[in-house]
Amino acid sequence: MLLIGVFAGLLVAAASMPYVLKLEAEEAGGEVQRLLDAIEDTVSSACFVNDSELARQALSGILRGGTISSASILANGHVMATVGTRPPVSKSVVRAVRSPFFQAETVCEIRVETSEQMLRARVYEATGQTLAFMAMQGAIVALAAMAGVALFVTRPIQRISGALHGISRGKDGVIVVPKGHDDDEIGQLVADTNGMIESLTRAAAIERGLREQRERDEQRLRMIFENAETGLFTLDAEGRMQSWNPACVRVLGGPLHHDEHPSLEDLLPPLATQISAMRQRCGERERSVSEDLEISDESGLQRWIQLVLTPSGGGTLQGLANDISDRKRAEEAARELAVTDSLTGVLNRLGFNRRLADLVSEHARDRRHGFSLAMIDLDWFKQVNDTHGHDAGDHVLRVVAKRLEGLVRRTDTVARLGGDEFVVLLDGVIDEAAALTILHKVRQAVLEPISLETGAIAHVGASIGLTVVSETLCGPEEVMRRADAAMYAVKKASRNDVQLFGAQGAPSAGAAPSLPGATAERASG
Ligand SMILES: Nc1nc2c(ncn2[C@@H]2O[C@H](COP(=O)(O)OP(=O)(O)OP(=O)(O)O)[C@@H](O)[C@H]2O)c(=O)[nH]1
Repeated sequence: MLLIGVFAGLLVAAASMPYVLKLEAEEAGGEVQRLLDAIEDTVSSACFVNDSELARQALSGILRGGTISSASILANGHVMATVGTRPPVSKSVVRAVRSPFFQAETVCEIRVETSEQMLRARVYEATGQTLAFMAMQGAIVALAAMAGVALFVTRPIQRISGALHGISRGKDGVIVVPKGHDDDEIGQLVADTNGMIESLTRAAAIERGLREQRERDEQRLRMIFENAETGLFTLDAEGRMQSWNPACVRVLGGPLHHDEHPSLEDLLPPLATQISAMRQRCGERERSVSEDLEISDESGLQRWIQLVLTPSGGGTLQGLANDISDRKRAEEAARELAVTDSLTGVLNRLGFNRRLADLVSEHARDRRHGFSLAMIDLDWFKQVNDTHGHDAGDHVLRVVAKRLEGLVRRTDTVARLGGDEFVVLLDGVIDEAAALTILHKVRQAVLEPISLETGAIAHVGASIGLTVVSETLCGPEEVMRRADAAMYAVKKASRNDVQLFGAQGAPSAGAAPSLPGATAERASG
């Protein structure tokens, strides 16, 4: 600050130098005129009386001040007197001197030379003094300013700074306004700083609260993530596992190590194609894809996994994996139940209808693939119920179902349509004679005595209507109608017999003539 003050003073002094020079030149000019005024009368007398000695003495007087370097008096074209030495660079001043008696008459003229060097020396001297004065003045102003700043600015600011340092983190703090600064900029600064501290403290408290809340949320999410029954995982853009929870290892059948990042396809090689297709679809559609995938574990046990993939930006995916084996088994059981006759365990009407529809479709596609359908209605069954009770009747139905299943191949179908009505589908059997042979075996098997739990023996027969579907295209209803018609023909004629649909009047092969009501009639549509 002090240096700046001195420098500023010097600068001002240097800037004022041309002005000082001009002043000094004017001052020197004025002095020369005054000196000439002082000797003019003496020189006038000396010239009038032509006294060169007097003239020289008068000139000598004006040299003493040092302003004039040389002077001479010219009278009538001659140098009357001369003093001093003419400097190399000078400025001349000429004064015409009048006669002491006749003012209009010029008796001589005084010519003086002033030295430029002398003038400059005087300017430098004056400037030097000015510079010193200004520098001193600048220094004094700077010192005063420094003292003022120290007293009125620096000290209050230091106090504010000390107070600011004294405010510790997480603690409210207020700075006291320094004495006498209530209404000035320092006071305003303190008020603003206090306002800022207050808002910062408030913001810090809010931020702390949010951070604590976020930590609690993260802990909760981590707990859910770690303990979830569902496998949760993330995949990078190349399909590699980035993170996963313990359930993921259980569901996918691990092991998974955190320093390895296998792909889902690596973890489930048999499903690699399906998983890659899922990832591709997920990426293309930018929405979740879900699939139930069947795999067998190391022990050969079939398992079902529900896999859900969801895009999570930049080609990465989030995934869920659930072991849905129990659900799938339950669904399968429910499906089985829906098509199974609960009493006998063979297919019920729904299951039979589906199987018949399948065979009819297959036949429609390929006529060589025909089948035979036998409609079987038990004879004298009501009597069993009436004589031995309903439970005994149930037992007879179960035994008959077992006997039917025992007589046909695994590819054939036995179903109970309801009451004492059964059907047998012989897949691929399109030869009428072969079908009749099988069904007579069936009839014989049903006819075998059935031991009841009570020790009693029950007897039932089977009225069987048969239709063979081979070359002619036939819908399910028509197939049923034909078998039904053939069966009713047996019921009407004799019972306990087999009737082939469409073979009117022909005797039934292998009919049982010993049984009451047995016929060999064939039904007609
Ligand atoms: N035990 C038992 N009886 C049933 C069941 N469903 C139907 N029935 C009975 O089975 C009998 C069937 O009647 P029908 O077909 O007329 O008896 P059926 O003596 O064989 O007469 P035909 O067929 O003319 O020889 C009825 O008495 C029904 O009540 C069942 O699930 N269990």
